[in-house]
Amino acid sequence: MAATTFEMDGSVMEGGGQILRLSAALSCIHGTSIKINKIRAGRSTPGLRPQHLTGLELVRDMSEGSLEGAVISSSEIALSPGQLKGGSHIADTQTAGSVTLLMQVALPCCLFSQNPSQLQLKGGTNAEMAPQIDYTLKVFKPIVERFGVNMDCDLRMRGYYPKGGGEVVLRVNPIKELNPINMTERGNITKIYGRAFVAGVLPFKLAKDMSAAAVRTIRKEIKDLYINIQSLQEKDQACGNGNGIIIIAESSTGCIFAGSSLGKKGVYADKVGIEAAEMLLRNIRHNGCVDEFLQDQLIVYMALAKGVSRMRTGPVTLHTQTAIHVAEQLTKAKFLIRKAEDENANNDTHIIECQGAGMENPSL
Ligand SMILES: Nc1ncnc2c1ncn2[C@@H]1O[C@H](COP(=O)(O)OP(=O)(O)OP(=O)(O)O)[C@@H](O)[C@H]1O
Repeated sequence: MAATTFEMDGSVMEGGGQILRLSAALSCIHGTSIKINKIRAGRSTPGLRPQHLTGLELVRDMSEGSLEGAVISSSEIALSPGQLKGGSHIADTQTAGSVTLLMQVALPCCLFSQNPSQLQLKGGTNAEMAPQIDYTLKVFKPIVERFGVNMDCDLRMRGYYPKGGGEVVLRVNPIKELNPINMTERGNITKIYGRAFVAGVLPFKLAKDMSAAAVRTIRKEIKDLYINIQSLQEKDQACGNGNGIIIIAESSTGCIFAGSSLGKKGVYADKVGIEAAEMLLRNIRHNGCVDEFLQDQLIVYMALAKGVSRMRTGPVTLHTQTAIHVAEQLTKAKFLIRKAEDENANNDTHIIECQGAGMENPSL
């Protein structure tokens, strides 16, 4: 058992589930006990929701640790991790709680485990306010692999709100240390593609309408690229009913951005498509190398890497500032945010630089 217990205020800054995931992961990696209080204090349903609880239980099991206060709605937990050994684990939110957010807490732990990990994660694969699984596979994965991460993610079943029922199997090899990354050259947008989907009883027309509206919206600003958004009817690969869209853009220098949206009752399919397209355009306009979501998702890897990482971004989000706040408290990483001042920068372009803590896997 570690000698000191770190206390983390879960209500600061963004004040959401991210503080919990990041603090728990870093606590397991360092083998340091942590107490997190005022969990999600500012949210309309404060305390632990199924996704947060399942994520905490997963890393407790992965680290052979102990966990107190971990029940639904709890606003205070204490985690005392043991050793991260790797191996097979199952985590099931039993709801549409996002499997990609389970990955957010678990992946850093897998990297600093003794052995390879295999995680069977069940819940929602395309949930609101979380990366769609397609985002994790097509945007997050290729970029996080630049840190040296070796992961494989097998999407076995898609699951939607409210039932969930989705399943992914994540396999990760441990790593001695993470390389720093340098993503500062945006280049030109060379490719735009995506998927517009319906599942369950929803009519295929919704997929076509989302796709057509998204293409129309992007065309107003980007005229010289073929935009390939496939319309798809998911049959036996999906549990429950759902519709949504994700559009991905790639640049000549290997940057990847996305805009996405999910259908909701009473919202026209066109509107869903337009929302995703506008999100993508907004994330292309700022001339950064990552979109507004990848920004915060990369912070923990920058913090743990050995050496200086640099990431060119648009406006720095509150999620990113919060991730930096947590990472600086729980690691020796130091971040610096400055405005980009080169000829391609605009008022929104920033550079986030990090002197990483150089975490080493003690088992390798
Ligand atoms: N459309 C999206 N595409 C990709 N990633 C997303 C998208 N929307 C949200 N995310 C990511 O999902 C995470 C959400 O974190 P957040 O703390 O808000 O979630 P949470 O656990 O649901 O907590 P809370 O309900 O308290 O907000 C962030 O990493 C964010 O970047």
